[in-house]
Amino acid sequence: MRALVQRLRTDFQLTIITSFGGAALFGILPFAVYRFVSGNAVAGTLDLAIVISILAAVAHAWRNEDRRAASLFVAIVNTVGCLASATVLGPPGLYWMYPALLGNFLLLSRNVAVLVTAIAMLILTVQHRAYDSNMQLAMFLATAAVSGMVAFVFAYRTETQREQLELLATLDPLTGMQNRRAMERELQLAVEISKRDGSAFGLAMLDLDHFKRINDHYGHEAGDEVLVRFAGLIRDCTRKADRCFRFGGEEFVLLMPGTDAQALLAIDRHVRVRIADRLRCDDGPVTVSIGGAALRRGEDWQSWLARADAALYRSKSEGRNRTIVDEARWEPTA
Ligand SMILES: Nc1nc2c(ncn2[C@@H]2O[C@H](COP(=O)(O)OP(=O)(O)OP(=O)(O)O)[C@@H](O)[C@H]2O)c(=O)[nH]1
Repeated sequence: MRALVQRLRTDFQLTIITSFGGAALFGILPFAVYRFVSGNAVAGTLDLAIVISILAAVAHAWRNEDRRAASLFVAIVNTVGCLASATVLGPPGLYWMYPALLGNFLLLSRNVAVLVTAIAMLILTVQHRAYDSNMQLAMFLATAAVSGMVAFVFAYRTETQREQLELLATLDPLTGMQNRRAMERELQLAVEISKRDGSAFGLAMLDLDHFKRINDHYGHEAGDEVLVRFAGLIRDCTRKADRCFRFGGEEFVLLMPGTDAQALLAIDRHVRVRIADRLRCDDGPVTVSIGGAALRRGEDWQSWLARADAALYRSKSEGRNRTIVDEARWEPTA
């Protein structure tokens, strides 16, 4: 039960889909029962079909984590259900259009929601059975348009705020690099790509040497400044396709597409040597130790990262300011 509540807390789209399940159970099912009891089997069957369809979509979203398809399905059921109830019940059926309209903007992307809503409104406009008079049609169109506009603005703001939050949640505030959370997602993606088409991926862990001394001698702020410059140098020394992350503390990770174990050794020249040349504090050069590993076939990202970490540990224990790549041979360069 706790896990379910936690999933609802962290998964916005799943919460919306589930709340439509609740609305179907407690808002539509009683009407279905009432219609059957009062002898209106057509309206009762329609309501029941809507409830069952929405609950099936909720179950699909929970079981298969497929929120996209479930959202689209619920929005279509809501909209088609409204059109059908306006046809079967006449004007009282129109009231369902307001929650359906709001639902479209919560469940679909803004443009798709506008399109679906516009089509539904058009159908309702030409559908004479839904109104008693032209005045009623005009009032319905005006109130639905105002509700639609409010829902649009709400959906727009929610979407942009969610995008900003997602961006902030994956960035390290000090260096502006992506953080460990983003790194895990990217490593997972690399593993999936490699499984699919056999692409090579290299991974390197970079750790500043004796960084604690810098903090101790010059203070935490000076340490922060070294970290910011270090992050800038890593960006400068790497290719556009390479992805850089701050793993934590003074440890950074580089994900390099199209790089096998042997090619990974090049970062010794491209990154480690250049950093030793250019990164300085008052005491002299600041150096970095690097551990690398190329993704093996069928390996998961955790064990890939663990191999890079083990190589980094060896770099540190063998004297620091060096690069060790798991399973790579040093070859003399011309
Ligand atoms: N200024 C600053 N220091 C940090 C930050 N995050 C971690 N540290 C410091 O980084 C230091 C890491 O120390 P250690 O793990 O002993 O590593 P080290 O001194 O670099 O030694 P080796 O890695 O063995 O070469 C600690 O003093 C942490 O307080 C940060 O964001 N800013």
